[in-house]
Amino acid sequence: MITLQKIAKSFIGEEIETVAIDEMDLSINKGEFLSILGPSGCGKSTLLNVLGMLDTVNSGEFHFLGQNVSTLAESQRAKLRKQHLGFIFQNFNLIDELSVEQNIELPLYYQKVAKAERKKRVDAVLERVDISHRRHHLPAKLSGGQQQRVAIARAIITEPDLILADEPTGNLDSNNSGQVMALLQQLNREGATIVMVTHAPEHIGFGTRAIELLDGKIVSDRRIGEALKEVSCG
Ligand SMILES: Nc1ncnc2c1ncn2[C@@H]1O[C@H](COP(=O)(O)OP(=O)(O)OP(=O)(O)O)[C@@H](O)[C@H]1O
Repeated sequence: MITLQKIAKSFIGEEIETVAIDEMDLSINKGEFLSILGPSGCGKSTLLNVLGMLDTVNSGEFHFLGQNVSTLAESQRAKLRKQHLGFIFQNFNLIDELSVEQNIELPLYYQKVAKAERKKRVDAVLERVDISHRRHHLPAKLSGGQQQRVAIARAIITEPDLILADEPTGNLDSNNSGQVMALLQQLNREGATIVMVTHAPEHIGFGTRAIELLDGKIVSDRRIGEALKEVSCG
């Protein structure tokens, strides 16, 4: 589904250049649930932003579903993003003034899906994340775990090919974290491809593969259940 070839991304400040991703190679297959770990500043968010087509690279190639994203204009990337990607954020990013069901329905509005179809899909996805009983509430009336389940419903309602999650449990207590991780694992078992940045090593067991970054490079890559495989950084 995704191939990164010698991807490099740096940020130029007033005096110094910070290398956030250093000539990285990475392939992600359909059906994987990949966790990205590593210390603060190692490039996790930058990598997720590149995969989410929110940021461009300085060099290297990025292929997504057979298309060379590196050569696309912003408008073409936005179209791919809207059609194929779902995003889940640490702070949920729900719209405070909209109810649970209106938040979830929003991406379908943007895709100009007809009203009856929107209702059908919202009903199904509310059921799926077990939040139907809160459908008319505003986000502020929900617990953090419930808000993240709404955000997951919003991410999956367009049936994206890839779900990108940036520390989805970062603002949750351990009980709510467990519920959110179990939901992501279930979605993956039903076929969703997920890439998740996490600071919680205990959560990689919900996924199928984990990579660890250091200074913009992949230093380990393992299938979950397999022994740790160190990657030579040459
Ligand atoms: N917009 C930016 N301008 C300048 N430097 C940046 C920018 N974004 C990231 N960086 C730098 O790039 C490097 C990688 O940052 P990134 O946010 O990807 O790390 P991270 O692993 O996600 O960190 P954290 O776990 O703290 O969120 C860091 O040194 C960071 O300071």
